[in-house]
Amino acid sequence: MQDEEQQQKPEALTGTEALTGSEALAGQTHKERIQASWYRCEQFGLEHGSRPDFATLPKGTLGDLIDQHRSLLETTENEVLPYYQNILSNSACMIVLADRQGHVLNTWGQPRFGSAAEHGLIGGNQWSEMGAGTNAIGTALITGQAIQVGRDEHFLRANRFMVGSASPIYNAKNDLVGVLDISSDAYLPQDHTFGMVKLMSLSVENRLIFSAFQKEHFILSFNTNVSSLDSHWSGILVLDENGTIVSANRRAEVVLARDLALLNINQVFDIEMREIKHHPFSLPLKLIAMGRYQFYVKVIPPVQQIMRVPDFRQRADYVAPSQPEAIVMTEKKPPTEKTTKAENPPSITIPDNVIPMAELQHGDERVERLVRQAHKIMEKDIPILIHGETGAGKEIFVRSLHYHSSRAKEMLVAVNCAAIPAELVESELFGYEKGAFTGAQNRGSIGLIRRAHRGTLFLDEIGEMPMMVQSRLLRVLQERVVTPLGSTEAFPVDIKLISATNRILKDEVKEGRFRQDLYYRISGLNIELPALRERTDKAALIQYLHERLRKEEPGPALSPDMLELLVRHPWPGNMRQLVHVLKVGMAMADEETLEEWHLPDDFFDDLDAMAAQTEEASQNPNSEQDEPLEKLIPRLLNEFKGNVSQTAKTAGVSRNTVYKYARAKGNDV
Ligand SMILES: Nc1ncnc2c1ncn2[C@@H]1O[C@H](COP(=O)(O)OP(=O)(O)OP(=O)(O)O)[C@@H](O)[C@H]1O
Repeated sequence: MQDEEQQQKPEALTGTEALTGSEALAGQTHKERIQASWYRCEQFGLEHGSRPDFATLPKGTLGDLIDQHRSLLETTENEVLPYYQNILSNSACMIVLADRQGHVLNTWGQPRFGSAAEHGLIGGNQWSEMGAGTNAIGTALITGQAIQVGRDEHFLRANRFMVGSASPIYNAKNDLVGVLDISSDAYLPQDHTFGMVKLMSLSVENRLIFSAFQKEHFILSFNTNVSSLDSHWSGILVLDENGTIVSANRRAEVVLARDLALLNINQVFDIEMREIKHHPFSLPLKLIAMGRYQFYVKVIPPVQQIMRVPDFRQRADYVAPSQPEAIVMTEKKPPTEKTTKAENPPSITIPDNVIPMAELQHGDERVERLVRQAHKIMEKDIPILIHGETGAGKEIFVRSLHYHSSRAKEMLVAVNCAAIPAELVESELFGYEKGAFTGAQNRGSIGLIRRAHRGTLFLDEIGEMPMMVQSRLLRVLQERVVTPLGSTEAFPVDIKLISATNRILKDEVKEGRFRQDLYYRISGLNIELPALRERTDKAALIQYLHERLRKEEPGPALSPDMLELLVRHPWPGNMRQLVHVLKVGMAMADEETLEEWHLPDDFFDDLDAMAAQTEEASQNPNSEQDEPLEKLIPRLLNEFKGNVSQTAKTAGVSRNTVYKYARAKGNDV
C-alpha cells in the first residue's frame, strides 16, 4: 500500500496544477486530478492513516439545512430517483445528496458496506476534502466537475472500501448548489455508474429549471437528434416573452459554445420570438444555430400564459375604446375626460409586440373601414375570413383585433395550417386521448382548439388544410364541441374563429380542394386586406414604420426623395418586405439620412421590373395607366377570357382586387 501511495503521490506539482476550479481542469487527465487532490490533502495536513473528520452537524442544524434545500431534495427524491430505482436497486449501492459544503442531506439505497457509523455516509456528515481527504463528493465540489474516485484513489485508507462517483448540481442561476453521489463497495460496471450519476445530476438541474420557470416562461429544449429531445442531455433555454434568454442549462452553453445570458433568441437560432409563441408546442422545429449548426427544437409554452406587459391605457399616444365602436382610428387625440374617468375601463393588457389598432391604418379609408368592421364583429358570433397577399399583415391585424376585444384575457392561438405536416394537423387541432396512436405523447393532448377556449383561434393559410380535417373542423363549428382523437367524450368550446388565406378560396371550392360548406361557415365577415401598393396611406405608413423602428434603435432620417422612392416601389412582399428594407437600410446607414445605396439589391430589382412593365404599357395604345379599375378589370377579364391571374398582372393589382371589381360588375370569375 505504501508503494501505491508513493506512485499516486504527485512528483512535481506546480501552483497551477494545484489550483481548484474548472479553469485549471481543462485538459487534465483523471490521474492528474487525483494527484492534484492528494496534493491539496497534504497541504491540509492530512495523512493517509488519519481517521476522517466529518464535522457532523447537530440534529437541529441539519434540520435547518434540509429546510433550506427542500426544493433540491424534493426534486431529487420525487422526480429523479424513481427513474433510476429499478436500475440501482440490484446493485448494492448508496445514493447520496450533499449540499454545496459536502454535508450529506439524505441517502437512499442499501450498500453492502457496514454500519453508518463505519462508513460515514450519513445525514449531517461533511464529506469535504479537508476533513475526509480525496473523495467523490468533496473532490467534485472543489473542482466543480464530475469525478469517479476508485478505491485506492481515496487519500485516507479508511475510505478505500468503496468507489464513489459524484456529479455537481448547478441551479437555474448557474450556482453550484450540491452534489449527487453513488457509492458502492460492489464490483459495479464503474463506467456505467459514473454515466448514471452524471445523467441524474443533469436531470435534477433540468427539473430545477423547469420548476423555477415553467409557469411564466417559454422553455426550448434542443438536440441534434429529434428523438432525443426529451433526454437529459438536451440543451435547455428559458425565454421571457421578448425572447431574451434568462436561463439555460449547462448543456446548452456547452453545445452552443458561448455565454448565452441575456442574448435574444434570434441571436442564437434563426427564429423570432413571435414565431416561437405561435408554434404548435408538440411539433419540433428544425433550426440553424449561429448560422451553422442544425438542431431540432421543442417549444414548451408557459403553464400559465401570463403577460407581464404594460397596460396599453398607460401609453400617452393611445385612446382606449370604452365600447368596441368607440375606437379612435385616425387621430391620436389626447385622452378625453370620458376615457380617463371611465368608471369601468376595459382591463385589457396589450403585449409590446402587438400593434395598437389605431396604428394599423394611416388614412386609407378602405383599411379604416375594415378595421372598424372587424373590431365590431369580434364581439359577435360571426367568424372572420381575411384574404390578403403574403406579407400584407394578416397576422399582425388578427393579433391587434384579439387584444382589443373582450377575449383579450384569454389566449390567441395562431395555427399556420401550412406549417403542420398533413398527418399531424388533425391531432394538433383536436387533441388526442392518452395513447390514442403510436407516436403520441403518453399524456395525451388537449389540442389547439381547446386551448383557444374563450379566446381566439386563428387558422392561417386555411386553404392548405387537408380535406379530412376540414370535415372535422366543420363539425366542431356546427356543434361547438371537440372530440379528441381516440376519445368518445365531447368537450364544449367557445372560440372566436378567424381564418386567413392568400388563396382564392372560391377557386379552391370550385377545384374541389376546399369544402363549400366549410367555406360558408368560416366566411361570416369577409375582409380583404389590401396589398401595400394599393394603399392610399402608403406615405404615412412608411413614415410611421420608420419612426417605430427608430424608437427601437436610433437610425437615419428619411429624406423627401427617399420617401418618394419608397412610395413608388411596387412592394410585392408587402409590409414584410417594407419592414425588411427599412431595417436593412437603417442598419447599413452610418449617415444621418437614408441613401439609395443603403437599400438591398432586390429592392432595385423590383423597381426595374416595374419600370420595364410601365414602358411596355406606354408602347401599348390601349394603356391601362389612367383607366379606372372598375372599367379596366372587366375589360381585361373580357380580353383574357376570364383569366384572373393575367388580368391581375396586367392591371398591376392583386387577384383579390380582380375578384372584387369583377363581382361588383357581376362578372362570373
Ligand atoms: N401594421 C403593421 N405595422 C407594422 N409592421 C407590420 C404591420 N403589418 C405587417 N407588418 C410586418 O410585416 C410582417 C408580416 O406580417 P404578417 O405576418 O402579419 O403578414 P401575413 O399577411 O400574415 O403574411 P403571410 O400570409 O405570409 O403569413 C410582420 O412580421 C411585420 O414585421
